[in-house]
Order: sequence, then structure tokens, then C-alpha cells
Amino acid sequence: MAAIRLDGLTKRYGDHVAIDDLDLTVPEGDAFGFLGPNGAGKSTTIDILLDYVRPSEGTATVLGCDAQRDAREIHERIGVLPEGYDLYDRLTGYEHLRLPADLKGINVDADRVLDRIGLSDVDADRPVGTYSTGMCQRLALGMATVGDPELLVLDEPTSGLDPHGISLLKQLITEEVTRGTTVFLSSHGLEHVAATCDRVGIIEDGQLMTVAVIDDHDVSLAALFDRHTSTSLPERENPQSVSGGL
Ligand SMILES: Nc1ncnc2c1ncn2[C@@H]1O[C@H](COP(=O)(O)OP(=O)(O)OP(=O)(O)O)[C@@H](O)[C@H]1O
Repeated sequence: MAAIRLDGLTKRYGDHVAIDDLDLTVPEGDAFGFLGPNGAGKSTTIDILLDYVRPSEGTATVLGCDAQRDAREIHERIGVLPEGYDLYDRLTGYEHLRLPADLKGINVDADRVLDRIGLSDVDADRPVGTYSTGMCQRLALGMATVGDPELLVLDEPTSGLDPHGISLLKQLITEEVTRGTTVFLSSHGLEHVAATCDRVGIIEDGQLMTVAVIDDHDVSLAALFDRHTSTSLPERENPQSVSGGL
């Protein structure tokens, strides 16, 4: 079964077409990178998957459920790091970890989550209003993992993370994929996408330009991005190669 399936997905804001007849299938167990320049439509696509935004046309299916009709079930089965997440200044890290657990009706092994995201129990006892940007990002990432979700949706997960945080993120994604979780990751950072994803889809102007497998040969990821979008990327963001552009 596909973890994510988009059929003819279209989103218009007035005359502006943000998502244009998008077809995409992400198989279960994939680590899928969703790449594209600013304004390409990445967040809008994710917002439709999460039923934060309704499509103008087409359908989005998540874990076999209709993204609009079955949104509640989907949210119980997935973990989400949204782009513009909200944390509560007065609540502690521990209290934040209980929020997704309460939503899913489960207990949370907070120490395990904290260990994975590199926050201490002292940090977790403090109000989040005292956290740095990177600590907030780590906590939001940890919240996404609560309940061992079947699908992790990560919108710009490296945002605000230092190298150690990025290393923990990569390790977390590897562990999740090994566990059988599907990871759908939106990012501007090719380096991090290449290091953690099996396949990438490149989107521009709301259209899927290509889907490619990441491996050690054939054309470079940056070259693929250059070929399929009007945006060029610095070559230093290209540590790995891809093949199989469709
Ligand atoms: N609420 C809205 N009203 C009008 N236009 C919108 C709205 N939300 C998004 N758009 C437009 O839809 C297009 C896609 O935006 P989206 O945020 O999905 O892009 P993105 O790929 O996530 O960009 P970024 O990488 O900059 O976050 C953009 O042209 C944006 O201006």
C-alpha cells in the first residue's frame, strides 16, 4: 500500500495555482525527500495531507485514508513536524511531549524521546519560553515521534538545528525507516535530503518535475535539481548522487 498518494491534486488561491494537477505515490517504508524552491508548493501539499488546507480538485490519500474525510484517524497514526509549529511558552518540554500522547490516547516514554533529540531532563523541566530556537525545533521533532507513528511528515526539519541536532535528526530518520516508518521530508537543504532519503521528488510552480532514486552514481542531486527547476544550487550542496529520474 502507498503511504501517500496524490491524484490530480490542485490548489488554487484565487487566480494563483499553488498546486497544479499533482500525481505522486510514496510507497510504505520509503524515506522520501520533497524538494523545491521557495513557493514551489511543498508546504501547501503537506497542509492538504494534514487537512489544514482543502484542495480545489483531486484527492490525497494518507495510509489508505482520505486526507479530508478521515483526518482524525490520520492524525492518530502519523507524526508531524509542521513548518510553522506553535509551542506554548509557559509549558515545559515534558508537558509538550504529553500533548501528542494525550491526542493519541497513549503514554509517552519521555526519557526515550529526549534521548533521541538530545534534550536533558533538566531542559525538559523548563518552560519552553526559555528554549533556544534549536531546542524548540528538537522538541517539536520529538513531539512528532511520540507514539511510534506509521508515517512521519517533516516540513523543513533541519531549520534552526546545529550540526549535532542535524546528526541526531539523520539518526532518528534512519531508525524510523528501519522500524518500518515512512518518512516524508520537505527541505531546501539538498545535503540533508541526500543523506537521509531513498528517493526525491522535485516540485516547482506546483508541478512535479521529476522523481528520482538516490544512489551512488549517475547524475548529481544538484544537477537534477538544476535540470528540473529554474533555480541553480551551489555544487557544495551535492554530496551524493541520484539515478532514475522519471
Ligand atoms: N493562503 C495563501 N493564499 C494565497 N497564496 C498562497 C497561500 N498559501 C500559499 N500560497 C502561495 O502558494 C504557493 C506555494 O506556497 P508554499 O508555501 O506551498 O510553497 P513552499 O514550496 O512551501 O515554499 P517555501 O519553501 O518558501 O516554504 C506560493 O506561490 C504561495 O505564495
